[in-house]
Amino acid sequence: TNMAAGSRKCSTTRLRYLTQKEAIALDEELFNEYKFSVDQLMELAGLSVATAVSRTFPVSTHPSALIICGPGNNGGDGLVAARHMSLFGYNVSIHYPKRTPKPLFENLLAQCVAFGVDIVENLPPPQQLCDHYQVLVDALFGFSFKPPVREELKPAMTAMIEATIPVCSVDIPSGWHVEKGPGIAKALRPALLISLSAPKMCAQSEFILDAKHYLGGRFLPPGILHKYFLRLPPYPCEDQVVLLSC
Ligand SMILES: NC(=O)C1=CN([C@@H]2O[C@H](COP(=O)(O)OP(=O)(O)OC[C@H]3O[C@@H](n4cnc5c(N)ncnc54)[C@H](O)[C@@H]3O)[C@@H](O)[C@H]2O)[C@@H](O)CC1
Ligand SMILES: [K+]
Repeated sequence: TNMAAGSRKCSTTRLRYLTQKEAIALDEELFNEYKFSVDQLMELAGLSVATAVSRTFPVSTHPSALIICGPGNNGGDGLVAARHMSLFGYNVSIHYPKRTPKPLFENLLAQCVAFGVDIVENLPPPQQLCDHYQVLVDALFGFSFKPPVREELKPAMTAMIEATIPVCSVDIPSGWHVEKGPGIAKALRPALLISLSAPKMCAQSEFILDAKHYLGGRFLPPGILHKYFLRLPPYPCEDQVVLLSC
């Protein structure tokens, strides 16, 4: 599978893929050693997501987007992306079934509302999502997820798996094992993956061989690139994303 994954890369850079433990350690270092705040990184991560989605599924052909947000920072990236996508001209809705009672998340949600983002409490049946939206953004789980999906978030997970419109996954395709990938046959199959800061091992899966794969979250200091032996392709000019595969 490594060969297959390697051969589909547009870029000639040989990527290194992070384990779950490395992704968590790298994240903690950004906060503890490099003194970033969560808000700072989440803003850049969410902007990258909105940028990659609009490059792949432009507002002209995909005017209405639904963003499914989970309880952790992956969901926070989704809330930030929702605001930027509304600035890009999309009609944005979010489904946020399990909210985190922390000021950061409450503020991001309040900003979404102020920007005209619609909050959807009850999802339509998966097959009817295409009547309302042209693109879905999966911000349910990121690199801290441990399968299997707990009961309370299964409806949101099922909606994305069964949807007939393209799904754009933030950092990790939700429900996947961060290292082993999809695991089950009926797993989420995103059309677009936006790896944040550096790709995780699951991004090598053959399940997303046909997907677009962007790298975003342009905030890693040189010390982190060096410490984790990351050979990331250069971001073009001032871009927030770089295409890894097509
Ligand atoms: N270092 C980076 O690159 C950055 C990462 N960020 C984002 O942060 C994400 C990681 O965020 P977190 O560590 O908060 O965690 P996640 O957002 O991955 O998810 C953790 C949440 O999901 C729940 N959960 C875990 N397993 C579950 C299961 N089996 N069933 C139901 N619920 C489950 C947990 O209780 C917790 O509330 C990344 O994937 C990325 O999207 C960005 O916000 C900023 C910087
Ligand atoms: K996700």
